Amino acid sequence: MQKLVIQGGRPLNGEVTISGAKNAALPILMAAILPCETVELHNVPALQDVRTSLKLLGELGIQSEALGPNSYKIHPQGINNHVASYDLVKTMRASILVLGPLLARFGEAQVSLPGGCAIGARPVNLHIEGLRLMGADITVENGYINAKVNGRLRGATVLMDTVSVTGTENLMAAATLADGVTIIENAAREPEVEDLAQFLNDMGADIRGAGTDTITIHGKPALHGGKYSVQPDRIETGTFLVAAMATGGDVTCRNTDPSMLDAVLKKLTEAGAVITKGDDWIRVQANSRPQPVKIITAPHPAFPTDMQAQFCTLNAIADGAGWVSETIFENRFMHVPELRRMGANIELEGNTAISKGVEQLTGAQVMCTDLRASASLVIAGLVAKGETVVERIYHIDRGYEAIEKKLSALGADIKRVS
Ligand SMILES: CC(=O)N[C@H]1[C@@H](OP(=O)(O)OP(=O)(O)OC[C@H]2O[C@@H](n3ccc(=O)[nH]c3=O)[C@H](O)[C@@H]2O)O[C@H](CO)[C@@H](O)[C@@H]1O
Ligand SMILES: C=C(OP(=O)(O)O)C(=O)O
Repeated sequence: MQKLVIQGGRPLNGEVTISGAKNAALPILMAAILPCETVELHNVPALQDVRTSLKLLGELGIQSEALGPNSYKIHPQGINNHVASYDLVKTMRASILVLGPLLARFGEAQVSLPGGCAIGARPVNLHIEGLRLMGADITVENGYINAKVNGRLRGATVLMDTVSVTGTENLMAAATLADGVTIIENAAREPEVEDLAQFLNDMGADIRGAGTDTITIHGKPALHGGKYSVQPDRIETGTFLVAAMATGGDVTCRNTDPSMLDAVLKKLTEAGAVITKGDDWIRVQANSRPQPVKIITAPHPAFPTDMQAQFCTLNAIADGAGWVSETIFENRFMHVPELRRMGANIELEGNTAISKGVEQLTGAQVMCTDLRASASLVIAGLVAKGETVVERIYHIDRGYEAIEKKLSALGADIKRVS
């Protein structure tokens, strides 16, 4: 199994190009089921989750053609199967995003029920309830969601009990081919929902209000093909910015969008970072040891849960006491015991990680448990004294393109070893 070996203590300096967003690319790839013509996608990040998505599309009879490392042609004309098997879904929960598009385009879908994962139970009841309101007949048996619809889905008003990102995306995508108007209330406002809506609108859908908590979709009989470029990854951007601040560095992220990162930039500024930005770049300069910050995760535009682990590492080396409260997932502090093994002084009280900053972390052998926990451990390794070996990096490969190459180019001593 591959590992990352890091010799800590080098500040990150220079420029890094941010990849396309995993959490936008995955729903867009799954929504490429909907059009009846070829779709060309650009700025698709080279990630394990993207390879899994292409494999899943392949199993549905949808061929993809690589035009380069980050560009694909997807040919939805060939769709001939409606089963998303357990083997693929268990490696990528986002596979649930085929449910809405398959039902809308094929009239039938059989999707393995995603289980819980390291960060929480993560049910999909809201996806199922919404599709039922749109006329789908859905049963859950033998670990599979079996969904059927007689003719087309029909427009409905769906009030989501909880803000759900993929729940909103599944219903919004399905509604583009429904008969009539669908209104999603209490919709997720994440930028990735907006990117999916923009993609679908470019393919002929009529979606209004994405990015607000009420999305209205006027269903169309068919969507056409076209070209689309995936938005930059705000979480990858935030991860590099925190890594720069933690190591006392000076890093500019290029090909990104500062407007998606307000809550993260606010906390970095509170931590003492000097932030400058333009339309598609952000520079962070660290002039001092980080100040501790207080964070409460919540749906966009508040502080993203996908950035809290990285800030746990920043707080771990801050000049004083800080805390991070997690309100989205019930078990998203698996990085804390690993950070403690590196000398961090962090206590868990319910859903809050309270840290007293230490002057120096020390290198250790640590284990990734989920994607962003992995990122927090890599950042800890970059600042720690001595060698850190990060194991189970298949988690990090799900969501960070060439992380060791990008960090090496910024001056880190980091190697992937088998
Ligand atoms: C591929 C993707 O985009 N993943 C992101 C997406 O995950 P994902 O879309 O799975 O997360 P949700 O927004 O759905 O989850 C938010 C909360 O709602 C609950 N819930 C959700 C659906 C449902 O049917 N019932 C229910 O109770 C979840 O358990 C969780 O407590 O949003 C999360 C929250 O920003 C991010 O951490 C993930 O990176
Ligand atoms: C939790 C995440 O992803 P997923 O929903 O794909 O597990 C993440 O991107 O941090």
